[in-house]
Amino acid sequence: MEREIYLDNAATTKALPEVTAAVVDALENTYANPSSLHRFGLKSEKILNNSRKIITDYLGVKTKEIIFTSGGTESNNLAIRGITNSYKNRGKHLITSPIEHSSVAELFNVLATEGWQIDTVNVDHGGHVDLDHLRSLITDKTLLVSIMQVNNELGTIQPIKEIAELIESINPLIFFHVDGVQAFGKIYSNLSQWPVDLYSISGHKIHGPKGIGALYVKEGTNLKPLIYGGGQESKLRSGTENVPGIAGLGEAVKKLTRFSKEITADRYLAQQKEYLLESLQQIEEVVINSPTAGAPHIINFSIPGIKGETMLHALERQGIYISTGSACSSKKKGSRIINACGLSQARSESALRVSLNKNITDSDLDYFIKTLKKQIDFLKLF
Ligand SMILES: Cc1ncc(COP(=O)(O)O)c(C=O)c1O
Repeated sequence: MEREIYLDNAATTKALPEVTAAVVDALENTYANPSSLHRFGLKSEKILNNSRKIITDYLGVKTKEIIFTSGGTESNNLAIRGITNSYKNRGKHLITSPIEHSSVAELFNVLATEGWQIDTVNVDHGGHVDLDHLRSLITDKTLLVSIMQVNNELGTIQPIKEIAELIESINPLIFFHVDGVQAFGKIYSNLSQWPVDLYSISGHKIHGPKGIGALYVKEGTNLKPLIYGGGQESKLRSGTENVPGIAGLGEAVKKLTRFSKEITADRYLAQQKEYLLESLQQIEEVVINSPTAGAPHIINFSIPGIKGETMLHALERQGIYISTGSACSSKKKGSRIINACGLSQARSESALRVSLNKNITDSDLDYFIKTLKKQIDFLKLF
């Protein structure tokens, strides 16, 4: 194989060497239970405290507001179930978007069967939520709104600050959960200034370990846990903490770019994306699905007439790894997300997602484009 290029970083990323070193070090040297009262246990506890501090500094929140979980899926479940279990007497109405990750969408499907009334806010062709529609959906029975910050298939960025302020202006008692898994470390977020109550992150999307994540729970929010036991993580997530994972997560967060209002997205990724987009737009058969001002690491496009999966495997044979959509839904027909945005079935079935990381060079992208063109010409013949 001429070369191998991994362009599936929204599915998962390779751990940084510093992350691997931190994980191995914790496994080998800091293996005591962080709840143990001896000196060795305290050393493990220190790892938890350090990583928690790194994350809270990055997000601008308090240390007690970060709960370690097994990843984005658990964080989303803990946030939504935690609120619905705890506050069900306040009202049984929930609002979400039709393009949420399956860890949110499937949970809402279950909640619907349990008697919760669920409304879905309209989105445009690029997946942006309609704020007027959202306003019209909120009632005095609304308990929680859950909307992701960056969509994992299209890269659509939702205006989280505006949404949070809109919800707060109507009823400050409504909880607002944000799945920040694809946004964290890629675009500007300010949890200390935005009225967001719950925010999910995941380690393996930011060159950290798999199976580790966190949930920001704003002080005063009374969640019911999903898991009962030893009462770790402020009684919200029982079970001996994943110390190596937490060490690695802290290391990964340390390496993230810091954003200010002026720097709204990772500049290197944004440049690479721009370069890729310009090249893709020169291929006649390609239709871009991602909205113009999307996240800097995700580009979604279609080649109507060529099934996404067919192209994925054709590229794979040339050493290029991309995705047809989200890794979790890649076995299903077409893309649920692209369908929800009202794009055609032909576009949905041929959708491909390229997702970048900071090691990808112009030369990698040139190779990708050259190979893609060749495969289009070849597959068009069938
Ligand atoms: C937007 C979004 N939310 C949640 C998740 C789930 O995260 P994890 O794989 O850590 O459970 C993912 C991962 O694909 C994601 O992209």
